[in-house]
Amino acid sequence: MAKITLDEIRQLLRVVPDFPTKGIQFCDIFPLFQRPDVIEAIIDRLVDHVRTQVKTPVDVVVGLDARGFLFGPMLAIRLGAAFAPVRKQGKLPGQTTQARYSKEYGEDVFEMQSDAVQPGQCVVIIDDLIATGGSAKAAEDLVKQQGGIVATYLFLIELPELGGSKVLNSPVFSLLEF
Ligand SMILES: O=P(O)(O)OC[C@H]1O[C@H](OP(=O)(O)OP(=O)(O)O)[C@H](O)[C@@H]1O
Ligand SMILES: Nc1ncnc2[nH]cnc12
Ligand SMILES: [Mg+2]
Repeated sequence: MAKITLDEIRQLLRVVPDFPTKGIQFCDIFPLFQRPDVIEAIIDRLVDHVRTQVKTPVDVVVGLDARGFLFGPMLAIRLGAAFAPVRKQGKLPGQTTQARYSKEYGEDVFEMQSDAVQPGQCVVIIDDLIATGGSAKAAEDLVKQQGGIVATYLFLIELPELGGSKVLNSPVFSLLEF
């Protein structure tokens, strides 16, 4: 069967004006999930990228609450890695570390369980989309607080006008620019 192209993936995305606040052009990824073949193609491409570009075995895939959870565990299974969630404040039990951040349309606090990443572990951070990079940078701060090493960031979509990848301190791979 022919490989699903990036243009086919892009055409399935839905732009919703003025959501969640006026002036934001919201990129809705959920139409992709009506197509299991497309989701499989996305995961295949992300796995290929990690296998070819990350030279050490990945210990932990860190996914960002909530849309990063849609891709993180699937990627972790394929890489034979653990999955660890970064969650919005107040959702994780036990001891956690915190990082406050701003994103394209608001502010929030992220938390990670203190034993989720061990010192020296190789970590891949994944989310659906990077806009300003505020969310991803906060996740990086949490991984580093625990002594983890961020090998790469993975995003399905990058909004390049917002310059998010420039605030991050490890290589960024985005499947699509939008
Ligand atoms: O690069 P930034 O400006 O930080 O924005 C990107 C983040 O914003 C969205 O999450 P959001 O917290 O809005 O919602 P979610 O819980 O649906 O993932 C998106 O899923 C990214 O996580
Ligand atoms: N424009 C946008 N569309 C979807 N998710 C986002 N997260 C931050 N900015 C976004
Ligand atoms: Mg999110």
